[in-house]
Amino acid sequence: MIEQELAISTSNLTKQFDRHLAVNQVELQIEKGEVYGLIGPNGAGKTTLIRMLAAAEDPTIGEIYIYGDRLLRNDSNTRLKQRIGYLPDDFPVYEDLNVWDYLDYFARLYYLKSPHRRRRLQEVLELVQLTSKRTSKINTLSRGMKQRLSLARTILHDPILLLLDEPVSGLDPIARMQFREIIKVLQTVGMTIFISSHVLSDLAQLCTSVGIMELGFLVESTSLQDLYQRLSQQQIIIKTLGDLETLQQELKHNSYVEEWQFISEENSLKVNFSGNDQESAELLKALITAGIPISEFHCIQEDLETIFLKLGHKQAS
Ligand SMILES: Nc1ncnc2c1ncn2[C@@H]1O[C@H](COP(=O)(O)OP(=O)(O)OP(=O)(O)O)[C@@H](O)[C@H]1O
Repeated sequence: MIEQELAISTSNLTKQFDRHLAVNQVELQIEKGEVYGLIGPNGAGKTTLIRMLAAAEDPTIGEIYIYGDRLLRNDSNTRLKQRIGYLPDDFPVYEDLNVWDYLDYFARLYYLKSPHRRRRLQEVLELVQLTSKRTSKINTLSRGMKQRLSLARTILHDPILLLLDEPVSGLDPIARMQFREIIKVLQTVGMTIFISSHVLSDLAQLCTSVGIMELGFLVESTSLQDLYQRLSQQQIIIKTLGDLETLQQELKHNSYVEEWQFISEENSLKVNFSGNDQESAELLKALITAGIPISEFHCIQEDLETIFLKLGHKQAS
C-alpha cells in the first residue's frame, strides 16, 4: 500500500511505562475512509495506542504517519494535528454550561469565526440530533446525549481523522444505535474513523476493518471482507415441498456440500457449503433439474462473533 493512500500508518510503534510494554511493535495500516474497530480486553493497550495516534503521548520508539505526514508531539506539523479529532474515554463535559455555550467554547478554541462558527454549531447539533437541546443545561442530558455532545465537540473543526476511545461503553442499546448512526454519516462524508471497544458487537455493524490487541500486541488487523472470505462458512437453507430423502440424495452428488442439519418441522435443511456464489447457483440449478420442488433456497453467512471465535484469540465477545 502506498503511504499516501493510508490515513494511518505506524512502524514498530512501541510504548513502555517503566518496565511494562503497553504497546509493542505495532505495525498498523488503515486506509482513508475506513471505520476501523480496535478490540481488546482491559489493559491490552488500546488507550495508549490511541493516545499516541492523537499526539497526546510520545511513543518510546516507532513512527506514526497520518495521511502520509510524520506525526510528532513537538511543535511541528500543527496543521496535521488540527485535522485530528480525539474523543478520550474520560473526557469531562462541563455540567453547568448549556449545550450551545459548551460547543461555542470549543469552537472558539478551534479559532472558528462567526458567522461560520454559528453555522458549524447548528450543523453539528443537527448531526448529533441535539438541536432541540441547544439551550438545555448539560446536567439535564441523558448519558447517551452527553456522549453525542462530546462527539459534536470532537468534530467541530471538521477533522479528517476521528479517534474515539470506547465511545459507547456504558450506553444502553438505543443510545449505542444512535451513536452508530452518526458514525455512519461521518463515514459517508469521508472521515476516517478509529474506534476502540472491548465489546465486538459494538463495532461489528459499523466497521470496515478490525484489529485485535492483546498484551500490547496487534495480533490481528484486517478488513471484514477478508475475515469473511478466510473464515466464514457459507450456509444454505434449502426447503422442499417434496420429501427430504430425495433432496439429501441429490445433495450427496455435489462436492461443495459438506454436511447438513435438519431444521425441525420445516422440511428444510441447513447445508454447510464450501463453494462460492457461482457454485451455489449451480447447486440450485441441479436440484431443480433433478425435479426437486424447491420452495426456499437462501445463503446465509456466519456472524462476526462466530468468526472471531475461530481466530482463537482470547477476545471474542
Ligand atoms: N501512564 C501510565 N503509566 C503506567 N502504566 C500505564 C500508563 N498508562 C497505561 N498503562 C498501562 O499500560 C497497559 C495498557 O493500558 P491501556 O489503558 O492502554 O489499555 P486499554 O486496552 O485501553 O484498557 P481499557 O480497556 O481498560 O481502557 C496497562 O497495563 C496499563 O496499566
